[in-house]
Amino acid sequence: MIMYKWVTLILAGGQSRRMGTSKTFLPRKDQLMIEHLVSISQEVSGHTIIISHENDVLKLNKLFIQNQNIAILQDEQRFKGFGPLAGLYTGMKHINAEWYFVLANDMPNINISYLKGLQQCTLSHPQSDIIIPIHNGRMHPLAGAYRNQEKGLYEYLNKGNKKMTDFIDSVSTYKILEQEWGEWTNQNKLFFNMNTPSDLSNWEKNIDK
Ligand SMILES: Nc1nc2c(ncn2[C@@H]2O[C@H](COP(=O)(O)OP(=O)(O)OP(=O)(O)O)[C@@H](O)[C@H]2O)c(=O)[nH]1
Repeated sequence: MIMYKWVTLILAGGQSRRMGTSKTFLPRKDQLMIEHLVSISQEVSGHTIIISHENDVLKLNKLFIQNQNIAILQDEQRFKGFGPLAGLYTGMKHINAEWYFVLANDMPNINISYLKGLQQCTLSHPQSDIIIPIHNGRMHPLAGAYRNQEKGLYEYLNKGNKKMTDFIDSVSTYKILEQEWGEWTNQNKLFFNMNTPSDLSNWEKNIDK
């Protein structure tokens, strides 16, 4: 089995209830959100896995048909409805890697400078299981790096647990403070995420096109 050093898991398996339309295909400058995330992920990782929703699989397959380094999956049946951790588990089960960058499909400001910084962090913190950023005192677990922990995640989910924060608290987590990630990128709204149509239009009004 190929063992990658880094793989990216793009979480796109949510219901997008508040947005009312799939966040995966929202416009982002001259691309779609998913195209942006895939293109930055491919600069730091050997493979990208999109953990998608059943309604989007066909469209994603068409969009990335030419790209051998992308897999499009759905959450493992057993853990459907378990939220983001089900996506992590599915990706870890599918491809063996040392580290997984995890990206939500609704953070339009995540950029390559940030991902490169996160990648360096995996090299400088080899003893950590999870590396996640903090902004204004809040953790952003869907913009972090996770060491392969397929077995631990299986056990956690199989007991009926779904909560991401409890899982994070149960392992060795390195928190990247603002001073640190602020040196990698000057994007201060890095972890902004779009949940509603008004988030999208506010973001579009404020981006530097
Ligand atoms: N693979 C997978 N990803 C999920 C799941 N639930 C949420 N996500 C992803 O986690 C991120 C944050 O999701 P939320 O904004 O909390 O939820 P959402 O389902 O996208 O949107 P709402 O239905 O409005 O809550 C997004 O990237 C989602 O696609 C899930 O069950 N499986």
